[in-house]
Amino acid sequence: MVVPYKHEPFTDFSIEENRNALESAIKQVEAELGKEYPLIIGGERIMTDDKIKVVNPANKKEVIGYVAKANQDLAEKAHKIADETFDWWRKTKAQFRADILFRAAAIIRRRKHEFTAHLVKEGGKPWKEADADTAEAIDFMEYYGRQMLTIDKGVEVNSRPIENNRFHYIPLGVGVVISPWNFLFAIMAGTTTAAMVSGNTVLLKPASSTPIIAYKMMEVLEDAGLPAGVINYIPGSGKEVGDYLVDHPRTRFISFTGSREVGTRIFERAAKVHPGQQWLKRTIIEMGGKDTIVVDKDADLELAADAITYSAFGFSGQKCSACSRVVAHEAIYDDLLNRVTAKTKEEVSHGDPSDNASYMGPVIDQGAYDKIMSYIEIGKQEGKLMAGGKGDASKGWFVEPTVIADLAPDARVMKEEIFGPVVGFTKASSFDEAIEIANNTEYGLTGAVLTKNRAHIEQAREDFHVGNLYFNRGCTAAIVGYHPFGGFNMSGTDSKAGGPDYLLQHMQGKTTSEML
Ligand SMILES: NC(=O)c1ccc[n+]([C@@H]2O[C@H](COP(=O)([O-])OP(=O)(O)OC[C@H]3O[C@@H](n4cnc5c(N)ncnc54)[C@H](O)[C@@H]3O)[C@@H](O)[C@H]2O)c1
Ligand SMILES: N[C@@H](CCC=O)C(=O)O
Repeated sequence: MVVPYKHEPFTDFSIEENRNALESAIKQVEAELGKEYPLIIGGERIMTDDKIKVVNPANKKEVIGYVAKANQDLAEKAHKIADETFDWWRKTKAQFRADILFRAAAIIRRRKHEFTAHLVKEGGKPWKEADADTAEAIDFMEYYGRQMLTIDKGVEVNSRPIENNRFHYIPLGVGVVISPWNFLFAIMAGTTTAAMVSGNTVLLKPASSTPIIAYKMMEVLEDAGLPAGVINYIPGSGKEVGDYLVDHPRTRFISFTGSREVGTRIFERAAKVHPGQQWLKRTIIEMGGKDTIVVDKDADLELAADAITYSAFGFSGQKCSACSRVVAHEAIYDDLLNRVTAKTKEEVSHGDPSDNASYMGPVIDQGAYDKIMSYIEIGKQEGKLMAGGKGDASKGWFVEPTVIADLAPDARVMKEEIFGPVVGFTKASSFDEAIEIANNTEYGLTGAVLTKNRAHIEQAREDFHVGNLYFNRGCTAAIVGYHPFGGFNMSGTDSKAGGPDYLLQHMQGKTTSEML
């Protein structure tokens, strides 16, 4: 029997002992920088000449490590091994697979600060954000392990007196898991272990800017008893290896988290049936967001300003859930804007995240920096710059927390995903209009409404069309098992990571009926 699921508590860094523990873990990580990491295919470590250079986004000169890079031949080798392994892995007991996750979660929990310190360096995450990323990785393992044990019991169906009917779920086959860099541990671990615990074998292609944490997870899973060949670690170019694996006729499903551009490309390619392919590929695709906080005229404005500031600038706005637009009732617009602007200037410091004093760290790379800075220029034309607006890419990729006011609801910075520390403000003359504006993008991931009006809460519950809607709080920080996470429209397939149905998307239902 396992104890009931409870989410992993966050570390309180106001306690000196915890601060000291993370500081020494960061020093430990610094002492081990620059190592080389091989691919893992069928348990075999394979080093390639061509390597991915992984740098600290807060300090480009600091090389976190060099990671072997898979090409199509190695991807094919990994695919073959995953396919062969599936033959016997699919028949393993759910308890055996879940126990691997429970042991892995326990290992990570014991070495929590070591992983968090690594995320500070590889992902440029401030302490609080890195700690939450580690906690969420643990949560996914604990939650999906338990969920698999429940699914394994099967579902009751009716039988007539002359028959014995059963209905249960079986795994799909070889899955390609493609993960993003922003929740470099949690999303990578959650998507990979969900596929594995439900009885599939996996080809894991992590994001090229953050592949090392995935190697570290592989080591943990091996220590926890994961047999060779079940998960194969094959970082590589998205276009070269990604396309090859997506197109492969023996790929049974693809679990992707990332941008709308790549997600829709995968969706299209996966739909094509290739010679020799025996099934229609399943896709689990979670993409971007343009997430709105609506502030009503009677809202608690201090609460709203806090919610907006953290949702917009936590991890430099690099969350698919980040608040990148505020729709405020005209009666409180100026007051709210002034409060958010003041908080941004006074409270949102930015600097090297190795220092716990930094509220915000860098953005991930030069491409992200250039994109965000170009949107800030567009925003300056479209609205009024209230805070921030500058960047500095001399040492790491740093962008100031930026507030842009008086934007039209259809301004580009109000409709396109920027994925950086930029929040735009627009005014609505009524709550109806505010909800209409909130729904005016092609996305539908998260949103929040701050109001004391019960009727408006119920109206938003029905009409604000997002997968994760929050009331009187910010729009980020979903917790596994408490806030199943996934979006509508161009935010994805609404797979609801960390929710009760998530694993079923990696499985297929089988009915057996025996005549008596
Ligand atoms: N909805 C969610 O749950 C969620 C969570 C995190 C991030 N995101 C979104 O992810 C984006 C940021 O992440 P990103 O920059 O890593 O996204 P990205 O789409 O650039 O990359 C995601 C992954 O896809 C790979 N890839 C690139 N080209 C590919 C191809 N042709 N075939 C297969 N794989 C390919 C990349 O190497 C990476 O591993 C944002 O849009 C953000 O909103 C969404
Ligand atoms: N699940 C995270 C967002 C994941 C995407 O980046 C949140 O709820 O903030």
